[in-house]
Amino acid sequence: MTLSIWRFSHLILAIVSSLFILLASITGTILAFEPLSNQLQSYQINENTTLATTIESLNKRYDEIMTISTDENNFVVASVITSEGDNATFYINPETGEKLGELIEKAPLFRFTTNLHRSLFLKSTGRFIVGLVSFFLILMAITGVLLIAKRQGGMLRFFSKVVNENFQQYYHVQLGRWFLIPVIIVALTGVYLSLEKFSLLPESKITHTYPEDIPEAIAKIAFSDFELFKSIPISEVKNLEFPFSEDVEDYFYLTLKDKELLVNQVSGEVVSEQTYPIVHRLSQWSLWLHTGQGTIVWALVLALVGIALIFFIYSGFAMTLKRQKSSVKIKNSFKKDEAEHIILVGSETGSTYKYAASFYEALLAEGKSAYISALNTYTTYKKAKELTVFTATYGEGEAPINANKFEKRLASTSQNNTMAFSVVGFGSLLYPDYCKYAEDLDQLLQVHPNFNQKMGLVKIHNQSYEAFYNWVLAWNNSSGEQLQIVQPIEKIDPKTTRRFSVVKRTALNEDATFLLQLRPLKRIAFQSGDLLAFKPNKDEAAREYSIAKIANGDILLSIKKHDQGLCSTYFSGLTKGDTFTATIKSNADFHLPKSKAAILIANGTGIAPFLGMINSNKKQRNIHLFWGGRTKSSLDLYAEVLQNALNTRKLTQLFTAFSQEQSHKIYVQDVLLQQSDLVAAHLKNKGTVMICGSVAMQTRVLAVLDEITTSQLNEPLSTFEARSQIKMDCY
Ligand SMILES: Cc1cc2nc3c(=O)[nH]c(=O)nc-3n(C[C@H](O)[C@H](O)[C@H](O)COP(=O)(O)O)c2cc1C
Repeated sequence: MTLSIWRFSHLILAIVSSLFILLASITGTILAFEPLSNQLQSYQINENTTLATTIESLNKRYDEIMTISTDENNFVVASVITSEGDNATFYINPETGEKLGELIEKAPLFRFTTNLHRSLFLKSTGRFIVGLVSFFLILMAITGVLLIAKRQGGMLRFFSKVVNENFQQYYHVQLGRWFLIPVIIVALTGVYLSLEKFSLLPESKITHTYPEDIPEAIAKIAFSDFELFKSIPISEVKNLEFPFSEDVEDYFYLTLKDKELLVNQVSGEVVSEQTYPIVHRLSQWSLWLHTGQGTIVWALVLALVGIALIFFIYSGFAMTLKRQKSSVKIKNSFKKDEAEHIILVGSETGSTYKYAASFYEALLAEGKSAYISALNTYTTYKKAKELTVFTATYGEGEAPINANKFEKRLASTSQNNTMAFSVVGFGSLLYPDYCKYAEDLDQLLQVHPNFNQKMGLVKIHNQSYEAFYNWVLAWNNSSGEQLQIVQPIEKIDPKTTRRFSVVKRTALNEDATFLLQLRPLKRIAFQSGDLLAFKPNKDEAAREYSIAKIANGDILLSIKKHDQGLCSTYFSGLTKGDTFTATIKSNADFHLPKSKAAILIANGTGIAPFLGMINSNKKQRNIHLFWGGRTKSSLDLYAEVLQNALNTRKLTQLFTAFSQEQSHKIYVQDVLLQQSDLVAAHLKNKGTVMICGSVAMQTRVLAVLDEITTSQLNEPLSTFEARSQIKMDCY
């Protein structure tokens, strides 16, 4: 596994602080419900009521007013002496002075959770940890932004579409972008509140200067007639403390959100006015933003932030574990200057190493001297005769992290001997720049005087083992070698592993092909285009079949029996009622899109998933099927299903190509070319093209599609690939 400095920092910060962040997120989510539940109480006020109105109405009801204040929920609280002479504090209606209810006591759950959230019950130490972890959260947000920018191909593409490779990765990035600002706000305010608690902020106290000369006999004005009180809405008031006595030297203390005033109780004049320093305002804002007090919407956002943080922790670690699992450690048996075969790897998350390593092992097994390393370590190789490059593509068609210096090193290094080279690109058709870095590298080596191309560039989608295996066969052919590749054995996922019973198996047709209908003994969700992985025995790698979902949730497979094929031989011997265990693997890239028209192209057994997709076309949208087989009777196996589909309009048109029926061979790509108007109009109207079958057929079909789009739509096929209109599952 290769790690960039940003991913490394992001990961280390997460490891150090994840437990605390988890705790803070859970408690924070709970605490967000405190303002929410408070806001549901009916103590809401009319914000336009003036302070004068409130004083007047309270005066009518009570003997004396001591304070009027608004709490964190913006409810108005009055402290009064009642006509019975009792001290009382309660919520009031500021317009009428009427008592609305007793003060809300903090619920024990919120009291406990607040303590845990603020200090983990560890007093100052806990508060310090919480503050530090908040700071780490800011750093994680920053490194996260850099990682997203890198994967998206630059800051300007920060908000561009995220490719959905898997659930954890997709939502880690999506939620990361949605919650970036709220997370930074929560973390920053958390740090600010901690600094405040540790008195690390500048002093924010204010002091009033009291007037020395107080004018004597001035006419006394009723409090509710003070111009100042008439001009201030009650929602602006934090606290109004009434004068202790009737003495003119006792003042009203009026605290507003941004300032404090001393008001003469006789004349109503402001005798001192002090604005709070910015630190005080920031503290108020921090508290509000961190707790969501007084607003339902922000409190809800804060609750979601807590949930999102919990998800980040889960998905982040799940991704790291996955990467860790796919990383391969290789120990070289030969030094770089001893080996004839040099294998250089470009990989960001490690999966390409798995194939490079199996090629390396196969060379050693054949008695060859081989040396394997990362592309960035490119240097001179004294005895090398052949260079094989396996590289992934990242960002927007860029080099993976361990290959970003290769180009420079290639330019500055000169080899003593000329080497044959081949490049294998690993990428994903979900990205517009499919295997772009492998293409660039192939070009660079082609024009480099030290290298001669041995085999053309081969691109491998989605780490397909079949495609890699075919490349090794081609390599064997061109080298006259017999390398034996061992397929990496994947762990079986018990959640998607079931026993299946055989419902039906047809006899082998003249192409040694048959249909197998299976029923899972326990329910399992899947779609046509998903894969059934079956291990003929424990130590063998699983063989995957593209499946159709047909009536009753049954699975239909189309299988060609190979004489040496362990799985196909096993399946061909099954009869009705037999059972076996296999795993269903989701293949989300190869599902029929929900509502678009589709052109389905297959040869041989590649038709299987399409039979299910056509069967699911209840809404009779346009589906055209192109199928290539050897003879007319090759089609008999599927004829009944296809005829039914045509009759019920689930299938719009069927085009067939039989290679052996006439003197000159006709293949599926030839029929496709004859229908170029249909294909061009379909792609122009945003329709999907799906291809399933052999890689050889795929290559030829793609070439024909490119010819059609270039000549009829003035666009290369890659434009439509970039719009995810082309989906493939070939082997
Ligand atoms: C962020 C990101 C960007 C990618 N960009 C591309 C791309 O531009 N072109 C492409 O063909 N594949 C792209 N891929 C797919 C990877 O190249 C592919 O999954 C590859 O098999 C990963 O190999 P590795 O695990 O060895 O790094 C991208 C994958 C990720 C996660």
